[in-house]
Amino acid sequence: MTSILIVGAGAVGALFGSALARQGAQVSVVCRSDYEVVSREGYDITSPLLGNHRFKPHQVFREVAECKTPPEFLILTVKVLEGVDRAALIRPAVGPGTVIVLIENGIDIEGEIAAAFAENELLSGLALVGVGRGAPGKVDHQMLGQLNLGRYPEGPSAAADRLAAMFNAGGIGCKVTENVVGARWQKAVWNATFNPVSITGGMLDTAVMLGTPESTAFIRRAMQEVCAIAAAAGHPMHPKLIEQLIEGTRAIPPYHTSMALDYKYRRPMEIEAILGNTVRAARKHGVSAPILETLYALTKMIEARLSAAS
Ligand SMILES: NC(=O)C1=CN([C@@H]2O[C@H](COP(=O)(O)OP(=O)(O)OC[C@H]3O[C@@H](n4cnc5c(N)ncnc54)[C@H](OP(=O)(O)O)[C@@H]3O)[C@@H](O)[C@H]2O)C=CC1
Ligand SMILES: CC(C)(CO)C(=O)C(=O)O
Repeated sequence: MTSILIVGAGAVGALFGSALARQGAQVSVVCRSDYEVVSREGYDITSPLLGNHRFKPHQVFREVAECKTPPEFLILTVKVLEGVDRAALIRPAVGPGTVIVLIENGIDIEGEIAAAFAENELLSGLALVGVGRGAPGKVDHQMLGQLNLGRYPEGPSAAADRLAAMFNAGGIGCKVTENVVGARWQKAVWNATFNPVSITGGMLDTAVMLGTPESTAFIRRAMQEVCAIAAAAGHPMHPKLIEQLIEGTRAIPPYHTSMALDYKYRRPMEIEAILGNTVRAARKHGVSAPILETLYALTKMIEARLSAAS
């Protein structure tokens, strides 16, 4: 039986972990604030894709160091935040044969893990899903539910194929890519645009952000900047990508980005991972990105105001 440890089993970790457990993997979790409830009752998951069900992990740990047997796959699903040393967090459970899997948003978030665990295979994953947490142990999956997975920095991977097969069998559509950095840039075209706009406007959903010709033109121009940065970084985007993303977003019900939800609940936001790293890539490659620079400055102001108020 494949052993899997999910570190930071919040919304994404619990939902995807449950899919892996459904098809027979031995899935354990490290969870912090929800520990008491999850260790007693497991997760209560409502999901249009996997059905409403209870997920009881094989073992529930309060800390990574409590996991004494290194897993075959260690899946990291914490938010990528300043001041969180993700390599130090997972180190106690990483063995020589452990495949490390990141399912997290952001650009260039793999480097520190790759450097810290040079001997381990690293898979990078991109979740296309809308899922949140309610009361402790309660996971509310609203829509979508797919994953893109690939070896970092590139190339084929038998481990990625194996994990993807498990996800697919468990009900989460998972595609393997040999260019996961390009796939990450593709996702950033959406996230580096919609996520910051959703909070600079207060708490805007996707329908509002695409609600007028002016706002759609603004989103489009911001996306063009991300595409230009991606191209300069060696990952040109498909010419139709922006229109596909805009149309695809119009097709789903009005949606609050993960950053908007963090803003609403006064939780730390992934501004640096999603937007700061994109802006820094623009500066590095000499690409002009005035809209993204402006959004970055505005989101940092919002973040500073929230932290001063807390
Ligand atoms: N939710 C979504 O729909 C989507 C999310 N993503 C990305 O997936 C990633 C995970 O997001 P999501 O699941 O929503 O986030 P959540 O906040 O729901 O889950 C993160 C979990 O990590 C735990 N955690 C954080 N730091 C530590 C630590 N030092 N030690 C132990 N546990 C820790 C948190 O514990 P605690 O509760 O104690 O804080 C929480 O359980 C993010 O990068 C996000 O951008 C991508 C696409 C969609
Ligand atoms: C694209 C989306 C909405 C879901 O994967 C997301 O990544 C987010 O809300 O941050």
